[in-house]
Amino acid sequence: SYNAVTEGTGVGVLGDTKKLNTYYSSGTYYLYDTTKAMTGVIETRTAKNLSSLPGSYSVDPDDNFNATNQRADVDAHYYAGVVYDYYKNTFNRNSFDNKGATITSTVHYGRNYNNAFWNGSQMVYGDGDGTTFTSLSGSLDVVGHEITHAVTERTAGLEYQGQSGALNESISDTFAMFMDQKNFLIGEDVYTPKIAGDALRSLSNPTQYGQPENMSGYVNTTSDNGGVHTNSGIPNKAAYNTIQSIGYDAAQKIYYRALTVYLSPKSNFSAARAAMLASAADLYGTGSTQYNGVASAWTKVGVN
Ligand SMILES: CCC(=O)Oc1c(C)cccc1C(=O)O
Ligand SMILES: [Ca+2]
Ligand SMILES: [Zn+2]
Repeated sequence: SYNAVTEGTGVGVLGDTKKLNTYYSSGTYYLYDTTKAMTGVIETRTAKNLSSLPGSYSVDPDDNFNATNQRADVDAHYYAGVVYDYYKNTFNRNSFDNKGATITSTVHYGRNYNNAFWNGSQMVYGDGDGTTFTSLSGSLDVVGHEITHAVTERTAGLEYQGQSGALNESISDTFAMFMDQKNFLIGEDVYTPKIAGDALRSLSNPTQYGQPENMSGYVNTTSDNGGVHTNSGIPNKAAYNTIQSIGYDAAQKIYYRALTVYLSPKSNFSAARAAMLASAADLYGTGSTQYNGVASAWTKVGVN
């Protein structure tokens, strides 16, 4: 037996076929990608519907991962590679820690689990219950959202409660938009598989899914760490306004610089506006079109 870097194929959650970076060892193919410029790898595992992590490697005998119960594994692996490439190609960031850390994803976590999360060390995806969600790794914006939680943790470290927590959530939604520029919706590919056209959240119209889109609508609550998935609508709308006024490329450069240079664990929405303006000034100059676009984007959501 020998080891080899191989290229397999797989069928994703939505039934789409895609190429996979796999690895052959002793008669078995693994969802184990050694092709990136990392010190680590991108590896995908399964919890087999139990809840012990990281679970066992996702494997296949012929490098064609086309079984129904492999679809979540296929997309977690494929989209993790897409997200790695986005951060490396756009900002020259080498994985979430910028030191080439291994990206581990575990799918089939729990039973009918309508959730996805970064647990501080790896990504974890439920299969959904088939009504609220289908397998949550089935959409790039979910995978991009989760890996961005890891990037935020290693950079600004925004505390996951109150305004800094809502900002943490918004950074993940916003970078998901930068990666997946087809619309301003989050989770639409995996949310309510029996209902077309809906989404978990909307950055263009947060109120459509029960989120405020202005500081006047900030929700003071103790649930959900102070409403982090509700109040994220306000910075999400500011991000949408920013992209609409200055375009995706300038916006993503400003957001990345804010995240890595200016934001800190207790930054609130007002500090976020200041961080974005400082970044725009650094990159394009105060009074530039980009600077003015950022200023109005945040003023419109009532954050000054
Ligand atoms: C877009 C991905 C997302 O929001 O995942 C979560 C879900 C589905 C439930 C609870 C928390 C999260 C999260 O990652 O914040
Ligand atoms: Ca749906
Ligand atoms: Zn999140």
